[in-house]
Amino acid sequence: MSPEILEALLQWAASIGVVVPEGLKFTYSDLKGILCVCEKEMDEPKIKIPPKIIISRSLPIKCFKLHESTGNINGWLKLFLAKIKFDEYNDTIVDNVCVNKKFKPYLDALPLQLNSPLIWNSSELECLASTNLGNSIHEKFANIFKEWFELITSSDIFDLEKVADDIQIYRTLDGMAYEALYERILKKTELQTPTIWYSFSAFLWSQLIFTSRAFPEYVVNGKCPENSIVLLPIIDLLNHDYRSKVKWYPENGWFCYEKMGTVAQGQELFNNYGGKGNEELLSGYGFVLEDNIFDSVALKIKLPLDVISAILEKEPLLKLPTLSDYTTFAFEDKNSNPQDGEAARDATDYADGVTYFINTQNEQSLEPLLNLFTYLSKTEEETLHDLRARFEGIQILRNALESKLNNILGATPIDSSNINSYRYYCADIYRKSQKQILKESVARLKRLEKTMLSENKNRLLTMNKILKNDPAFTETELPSLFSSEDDEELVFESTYDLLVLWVLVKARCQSFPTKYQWVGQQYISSGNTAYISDDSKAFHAQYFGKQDNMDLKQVDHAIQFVGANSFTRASSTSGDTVLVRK
Ligand SMILES: C[S@@+](CC[C@H](N)C(=O)[O-])C[C@H]1O[C@@H](n2cnc3c(N)ncnc32)[C@H](O)[C@@H]1O
Repeated sequence: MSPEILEALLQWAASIGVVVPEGLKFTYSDLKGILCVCEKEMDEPKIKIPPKIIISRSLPIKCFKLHESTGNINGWLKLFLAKIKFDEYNDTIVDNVCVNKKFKPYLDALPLQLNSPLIWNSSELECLASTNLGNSIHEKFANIFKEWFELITSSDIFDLEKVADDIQIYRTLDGMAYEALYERILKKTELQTPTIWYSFSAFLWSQLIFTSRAFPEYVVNGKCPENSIVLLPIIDLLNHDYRSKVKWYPENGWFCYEKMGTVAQGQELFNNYGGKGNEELLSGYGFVLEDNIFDSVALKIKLPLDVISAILEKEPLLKLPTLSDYTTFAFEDKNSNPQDGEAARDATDYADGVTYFINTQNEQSLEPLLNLFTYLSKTEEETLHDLRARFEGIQILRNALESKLNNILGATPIDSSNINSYRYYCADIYRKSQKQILKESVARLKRLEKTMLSENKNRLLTMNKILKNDPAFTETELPSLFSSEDDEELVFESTYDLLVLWVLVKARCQSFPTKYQWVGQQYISSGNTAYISDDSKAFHAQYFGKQDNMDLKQVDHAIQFVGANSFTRASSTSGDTVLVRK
């Protein structure tokens, strides 16, 4: 960005009446683009911009002769911005004003490089391999493409012949190699050289401009449609700091930004884009923050619709979140998403999965996930408060977090040629912080499990305890089970198998040690189904295949009992199975 472009922007703004207090200086840095610095200590600095400088939906409505009720006016606003930026040979006239000329200093000062991964090349995208963001880019991209296609095919002002190539790409997107997509679309967005202003490359550029710098219109117009967005020249030059306390408010149609408190001399004057994690910042704005306290990892859990319906109907305490429960861009179209709004939620709102965000700053952020995994682990007789289900929920959640972590750790090595160093840095910070959050969450689960193990030790029975406290089992009862075996050495596959054999023997010999009478009682009162599972058949074949002194039904009962009354620890290498007293 040349200093002349910035100077021209500021002079234009002053000529239109934008109020910037003396002492604020706009300058340029390679890393952050344009930024604003206080040249002296300033109390509550305030910037005011007049309505005539605001780029809002009234412009596309007049320019494209739309009706107020036309759908997706935000989409038309994006097309309008693309027109005034790229339709070089045709003036855009609104209310007898040539708006492309009017806004030229603003359009010229928009960033020359946008860093959202939506336009990264394939080597750059590899830096995000196996991360949530890397995995979601295609879907995000496809949604923007769909929005463009629906807009340009909804009106006869567009000559579809001129965007035939884009339409063909849209129709074959799923089978297309990324390199080809990059050459035919993304590169033109990256270099800001679309073939025509309503091409998809131009629309994508406009989308990225709005995603990274739009404001909600309702601040200046309480009666606007929900989610309506605007561009605010000059105010949109302020960078983001989540610690910055700011106010946005209207004054006779003007939009006012005010920083609360004092800004010291030499300090940057920031806006606050909201409590956003690095995934949202990188994907929407093309930057990340180191030590971002709002950073989070999203976990999407896919569940069958009947399970979701059962949760919604019978487990009101298990609140299933929707994306709208978390922060979003200023302009995501909430109307288009039926899952928003408490009352409207039903199972189909979660057809794509239930998304949870975990954050290391918020001690409670694992709790809703743990409740869900407890629910999924519980038997029909158990409730969310049952100790066994809770323990098993911890194991399954921990496995899920560890497998996500391993995916990120094991991602392919990166060849750094052909990768923009700033994008590499952003991807690196994003990945590191995703790993950190996952590691800390696993550590938190381990601590929780340890506390629960120690607080409930009298209700838990492991094979180790049995071997210590029930010598009869190993000395006489277990060998007697296999008396007809040859001298062949028996191998027990797991502590789970040993526990099944222990329950079988003890029930048969009615010899549960006094300390573990509770197991006997739980066993007697546990029912077993008429249907014999394949697991039970396999178990029977493995241990009793060569003899005929063990009834398959008894084996099945013991297996069902251990399954419903134990959990297997994810932590121990041997996969230690633990029986739980109700
Ligand atoms: C609303 S604009 C702010 C003005 C922008 N610097 C410019 O040159 O126009 C948002 C963009 O500024 C940059 N930005 C904002 N806050 C930042 C930060 N804290 N660190 C790095 N870049 C930031 C990102 O490129 C982002 O997409």
